[in-house]
Amino acid sequence: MTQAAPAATSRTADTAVRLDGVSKAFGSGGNRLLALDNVSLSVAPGEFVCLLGASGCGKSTLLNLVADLDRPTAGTIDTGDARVAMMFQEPALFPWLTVSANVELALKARGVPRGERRDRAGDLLASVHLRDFGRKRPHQLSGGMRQRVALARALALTVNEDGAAGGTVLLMDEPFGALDAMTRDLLHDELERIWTERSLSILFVTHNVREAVRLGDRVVLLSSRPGRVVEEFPVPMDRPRRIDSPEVSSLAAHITDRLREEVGRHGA
Ligand SMILES: Nc1ncnc2c1ncn2[C@@H]1O[C@H](COP(=O)(O)OP(=O)(O)OP(=O)(O)O)[C@@H](O)[C@H]1O
Repeated sequence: MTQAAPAATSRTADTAVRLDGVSKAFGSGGNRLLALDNVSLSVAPGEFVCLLGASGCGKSTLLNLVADLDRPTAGTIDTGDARVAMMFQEPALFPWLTVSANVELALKARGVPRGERRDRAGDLLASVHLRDFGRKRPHQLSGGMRQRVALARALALTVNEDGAAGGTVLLMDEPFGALDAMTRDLLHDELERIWTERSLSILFVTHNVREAVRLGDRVVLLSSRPGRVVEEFPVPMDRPRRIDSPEVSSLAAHITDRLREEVGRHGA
C-alpha cells in the first residue's frame, strides 16, 4: 500500500499539481512553528486526491500554498497553466447578492463579458441542479444548496474567457464538513459527476476517512505537525462507491488505524 514520496522532478504533462520538498514555517525565533516539512506530492490531470491528517497537521496550509495564497518557506509548487479554484467549509457567499450574482461575480473576475455572464451563471447553476434558484438570496437556501452555489462559483473561477473549462484544479477544504450525512452523500454524488464531466483535478481535504475513500482515487495521509506525507493509499474500488459499502468501510478502517498510530506517536 505504501508508496514512496515522488522524487523531485520537473512538472510534466502528466501532472496537474506538483509539490517538491515543500516546507512551511510560521513566525520566527522562539515563536517559529513548522507546519509542513518536506512534503512532496503530485496530482495527475483528472485525478481525485484526498488529504487526511490529524487536526493542525497543516492540511489547510498546504491548500493555501497550492492556491498561491501564501508562499512556501522551502521547496517548489507547480500548477502549470491550470486554473486553480478553492472551496471552503463555509460557502462564503455575499448575502446581499442573488445566487446568480454571486456566480456572475466570479465570471467577471475571469474576464467573461457582462452580456454573457447571466447565461453562463445559469448553466453553472444548472450543473449543480440549482437552475431555478438564481434569483434567491443565499439565506433562502439550505446549507447543502449554499455549498452547491459555492461549487458553481468555484467552477466559474476556472472557465476561460471564452467560457470553456481550461485545465482545472479544484482545491476543497472540508467542503462538506458542516453538512448532515444525507446531504453530504448527495453532494458526493454531485461532485463525482461534475469531476468526471469536467475532467477536474481535485485535491480534497477532509477529517472523514470514509469520505476520503468514497471519493478519492488516492488517499494521502499526513503526519501530525509538522505535516509530512507518511503513506499513500490507492483506492481500487469501482465508482460510484457507497460510503457504507463493506469495501469502503474496510479500507477506511485500515487507514483509520494508521491515522491513530500516527496521532498516538506524536501525542496529538
Ligand atoms: N497564518 C498562520 N500563522 C501562524 N500559525 C499558523 C498560521 N496558519 C496556520 N498556522 C498553524 O499551522 C499549523 C497547521 O495549521 P492548518 O490550519 O494548516 O492545519 P489543518 O491540518 O488544516 O488543521 P484542521 O484539521 O484543524 O483544520 C497549526 O498549528 C496552525 O496553528
